[in-house]
Amino acid sequence: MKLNVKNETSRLRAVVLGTAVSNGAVPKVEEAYDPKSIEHIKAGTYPKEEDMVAEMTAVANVFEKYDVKVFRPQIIENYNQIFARDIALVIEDKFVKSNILPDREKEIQAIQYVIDEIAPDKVYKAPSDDIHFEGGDIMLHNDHIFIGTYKGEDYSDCIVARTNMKGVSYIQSLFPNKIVKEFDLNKSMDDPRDNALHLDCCFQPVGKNKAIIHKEGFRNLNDYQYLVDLFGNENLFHIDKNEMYHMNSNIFSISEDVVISEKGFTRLNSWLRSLNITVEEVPYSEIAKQEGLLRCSTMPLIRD
Ligand SMILES: NC(=[NH2+])NCCC[C@H](N)C(=O)O
Repeated sequence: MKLNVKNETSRLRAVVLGTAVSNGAVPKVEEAYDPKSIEHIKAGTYPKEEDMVAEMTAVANVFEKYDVKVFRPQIIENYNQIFARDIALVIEDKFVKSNILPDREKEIQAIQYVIDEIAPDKVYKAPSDDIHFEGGDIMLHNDHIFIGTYKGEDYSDCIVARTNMKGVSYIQSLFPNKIVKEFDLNKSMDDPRDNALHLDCCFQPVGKNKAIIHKEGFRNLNDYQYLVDLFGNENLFHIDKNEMYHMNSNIFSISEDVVISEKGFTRLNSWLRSLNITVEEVPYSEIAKQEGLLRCSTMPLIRD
């Protein structure tokens, strides 16, 4: 298989879509690794496997409609394998395995059968354990690579900070010709409305030259300003705390003019339609309870 991904929006041909099958029992609070899951564990509203499986099937059906080749992870019993985005990423023709949160380390084994189809000299893994990065923090924008990170001194105690500056440097070392721009993100283990878990939870390019953004997701206003200057303010769709909480920036593009989005994202979906983008609506509010949405559960392998 010849990989090719250079941005978030070119026509999709092949993708890994996570799975909610055998997701395991409702975790204990101390087993969860994001504040939104914790909120739902405490409230007794943690999502049921059958509901999440149905939501992911709706996404698979959209891919089928657009003739996209879909790979699903093999099932690891009682293990969360929904968020395929984070376990590895494709940049151009390279497949880079993430150095992910230890709780999620086993997920990659389930797509070994996909990795086996890639030329071994195109598969990369960071040389040391203190280099951290997850796919949700890394976004491609042609000559740019955008990377979400956290520069706070409490990084090592913060399980919602998944990409460090060593991770940023590692990605730059693999792609010396790209402009790598890092973004310091706001993190909160207590309140999901203040937690930009990954870059794709507060920002994502869409369409030809547009992007969705949550200003308060950025710790450093210069980082936010960088995106305003690059895209132009008139091309940005600003979402508020609540919309971030519901994960409006985490839709997924099949092409510049076709997007998969959550059916409840009324304001966002009408903006997309006003740009002549076809919006394929799916129900995804159960998956969203685990602080991830459509971009988080997909890992593109081939785009045009
Ligand atoms: N790319 C993403 N934003 N992924 C979301 C992953 C959510 C998952 N609960 C975690 O904490 O790891």
